[in-house]
Amino acid sequence: MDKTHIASLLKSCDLFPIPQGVKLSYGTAGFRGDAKLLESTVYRVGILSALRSVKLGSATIGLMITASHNQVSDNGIKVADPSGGMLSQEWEPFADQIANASSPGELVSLIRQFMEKEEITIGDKKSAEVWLGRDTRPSGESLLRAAEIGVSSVLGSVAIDMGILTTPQLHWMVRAKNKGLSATENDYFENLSTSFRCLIDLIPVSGLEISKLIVDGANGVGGLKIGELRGSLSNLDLEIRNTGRDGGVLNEGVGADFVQKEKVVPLGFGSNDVGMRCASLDGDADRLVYFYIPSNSSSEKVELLDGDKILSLFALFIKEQLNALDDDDKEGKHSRLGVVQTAYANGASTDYLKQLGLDVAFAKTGVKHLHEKAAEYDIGIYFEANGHGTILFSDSFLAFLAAKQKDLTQGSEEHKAVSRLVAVSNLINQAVGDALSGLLLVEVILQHMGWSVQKWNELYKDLPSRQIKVEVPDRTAVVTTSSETEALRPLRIQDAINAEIKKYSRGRAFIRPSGTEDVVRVYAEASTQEAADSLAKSVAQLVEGFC
Ligand SMILES: CC(=O)N[C@H]1[C@@H](OP(=O)(O)O)O[C@H](CO)[C@@H](O)[C@@H]1O
Ligand SMILES: [Mg+2]
Repeated sequence: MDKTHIASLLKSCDLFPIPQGVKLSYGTAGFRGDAKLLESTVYRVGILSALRSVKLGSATIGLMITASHNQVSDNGIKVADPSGGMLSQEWEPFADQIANASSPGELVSLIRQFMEKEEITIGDKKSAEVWLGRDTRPSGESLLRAAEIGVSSVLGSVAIDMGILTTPQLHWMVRAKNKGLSATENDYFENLSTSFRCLIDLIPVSGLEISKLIVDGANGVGGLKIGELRGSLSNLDLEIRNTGRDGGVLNEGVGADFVQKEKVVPLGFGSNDVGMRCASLDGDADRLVYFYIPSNSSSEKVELLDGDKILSLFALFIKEQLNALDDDDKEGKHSRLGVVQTAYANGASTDYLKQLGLDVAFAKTGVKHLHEKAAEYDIGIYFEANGHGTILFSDSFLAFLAAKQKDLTQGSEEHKAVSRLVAVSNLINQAVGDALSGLLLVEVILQHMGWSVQKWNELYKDLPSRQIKVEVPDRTAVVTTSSETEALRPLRIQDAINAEIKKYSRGRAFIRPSGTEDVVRVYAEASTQEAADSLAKSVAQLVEGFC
């Protein structure tokens, strides 16, 4: 960096003083916090994303301004790499360092050191491009301006404002752009509606009556976008509630996180909806859960179909198509199918998937870990219990399918199965979990199977479970094994947890420090709800005692 460049960087940095006494960390899903405290962070991540683009030969990088399911006064920022996936974990420490640099001088010196280490050189010509998106939060617009200034303060870097988007839309667009494809929001919608139509046309029985789906848009961007998409979809009867236009507050008593955690009816839904198929999106529309209000319920409780159940439905459908391939291909030479869950997956779902004969792998919490693991298969399906997930197809498997589609006789069962797999690979977001594409795939599979939401729910019965958050003086005191299911520290706490688990039939419990909140999370499962609650409570007491 020459002197003029350093001077201009110092000047723009002065516009965004760092708040005092706040320690920021890139965490499980980028920086998050009170929107009022985030301008300097967002500005600095703007710089980082421009440097990332230069480093990767001017590839387009994405910057998404969102705090997902957090309260409306929060905001956050995540970086999308050229593949459309999350920022490479190798760059996270640099993100932490610059976000916390206490003065402009320290910031410039950290940037210089990092550029030297990474051999990044910047010149006059255009060398970086960053696409910026934001959700519907009121703080989004001014934070986006801060990010733009950050990007533009790196010589030769261009920031492009893509407007209000869902997180998965931006990831999809970044991926498409770097693959040299047309990458507008319209292309995204067209891709969804075309592949959805293709799957509808391949449904074995025609003339099915389509029942209505009611979508809870969390008063966020998801409801807005699904509204825009609706016009181009046929065979789908959609009603959208909690669009944010009727005075409702983002994520307040609504949305996927609320429904999954509380297992109660979201605002805007009630006794008139008993038995109806309902779906909830989260604040940036990268999570999806389904639910229905049971007819015998006198309380607010819903029957929840979470990420595990969506994963099971997807796995069943994909397996059915693979079984229709000829014997050589079925054996898995070209089609290694695997599913990836985390320790939070309900034990009953894991048992069910194993009974289907599937290879079930486990990854650490956070989609960046699940995505990496799923990419090891030809078809890798991953889901967190909270509803974030997708299906990844390897390039070699897609090439194999394309060749098959050409060779096989049109209209044969095998040709149809291959065409369904190709359509799924186009429909389901290959960059990141996407509530919109996930919802369309769930809907078409239910129509394909001829199933109601109740029938789908019967695939297996969830084991009763309970999650508790425990506030402790220092959550880093809890260290777990890489699978996150055993605590290595505090010493001897795992023996005490094991002794508790032994007291319960089908008992399972683990603790881990949260990567997004200042708490230790406790998860417990057992054969009855009372037992799961009691096991979670005793483990939480152990955490309090040991920490
Ligand atoms: C138990 C749980 O749901 N944890 C969530 C939560 O992470 P924690 O590290 O547990 O705070 O937020 C992550 C980002 O949204 C999400 O990926 C993850 O699944
Ligand atoms: Mg989200």
